[in-house]
Amino acid sequence: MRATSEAGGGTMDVILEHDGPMPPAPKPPGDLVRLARVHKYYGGGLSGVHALDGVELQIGEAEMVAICGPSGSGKTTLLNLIGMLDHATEGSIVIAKLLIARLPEQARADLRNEMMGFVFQAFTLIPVLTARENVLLPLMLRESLTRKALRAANARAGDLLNQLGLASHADTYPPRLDPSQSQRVAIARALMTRPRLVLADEPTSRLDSASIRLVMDLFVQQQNEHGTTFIIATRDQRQLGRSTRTLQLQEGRLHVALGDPERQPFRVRL
Ligand SMILES: Nc1ncnc2c1ncn2[C@@H]1O[C@H](COP(=O)(O)OP(=O)(O)OP(=O)(O)O)[C@@H](O)[C@H]1O
Repeated sequence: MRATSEAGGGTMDVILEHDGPMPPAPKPPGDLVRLARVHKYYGGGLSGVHALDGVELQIGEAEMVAICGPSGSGKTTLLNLIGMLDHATEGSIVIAKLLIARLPEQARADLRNEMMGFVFQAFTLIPVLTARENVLLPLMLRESLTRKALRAANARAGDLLNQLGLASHADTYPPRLDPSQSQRVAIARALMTRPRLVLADEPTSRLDSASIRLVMDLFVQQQNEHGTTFIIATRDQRQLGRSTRTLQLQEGRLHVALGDPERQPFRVRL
């Protein structure tokens, strides 16, 4: 292949090494979520906690990223910052090309409602609503539904509950659900609006292996069918096989995990 260079003022031909078809262009780095030099301190002075220490992270559409790390390593803090539930002390966070520190509170809330689904460690189900009503809630809060849309939403809520093995609990109130059932309702609720980004904090902590498989099958299905991006904080090895990337947090520092995280993998600082 011949190319022309104008370096040094003159023009010269440069022979490039590859004469055949060009290799595919490298994929652009993911840009749904970008964190640059993010620090989070809680409290101040000598007793303050440095919960995140210079985190650099880029995540694209339809990725499933597992964030592993021991208790206290900063996983929840990281999810809270990406979910705009808390502010970084230093550094920049860009979500869907928007620098979130510059957004007014209402715009942050709108962005959160429009594009994010959350699975919190405490399931935060509303006790006076049935399982199905809890699942429907994010959609009902977002928009007023026509009768036809409500029927479709009801059907989707039912499908999600079915897929998570909860068909017979759709009309059960949360106080009568066990922790595994409650956690699965919280997962169905997070997926109800088909969010672009799901932030899941220990989403399978109360599940047995069979239920974990149902949850991960559903996550992968949403990823494939709707391009959903998942960021999952977990200490559970059984989820890692399905993730497209596994990152390790240790004392607030994020690393690429290149092996079994439980056995202290060889790590590369991002
Ligand atoms: N609101 C807060 N005020 C003060 N310190 C906090 C606060 N939230 C978290 N921390 C501290 O920040 C550090 C990171 O906590 P974080 O909850 O993000 O870790 P984690 O990896 O999610 O832990 P776990 O797996 O136990 O949930 C810990 O030292 C924790 O005690």
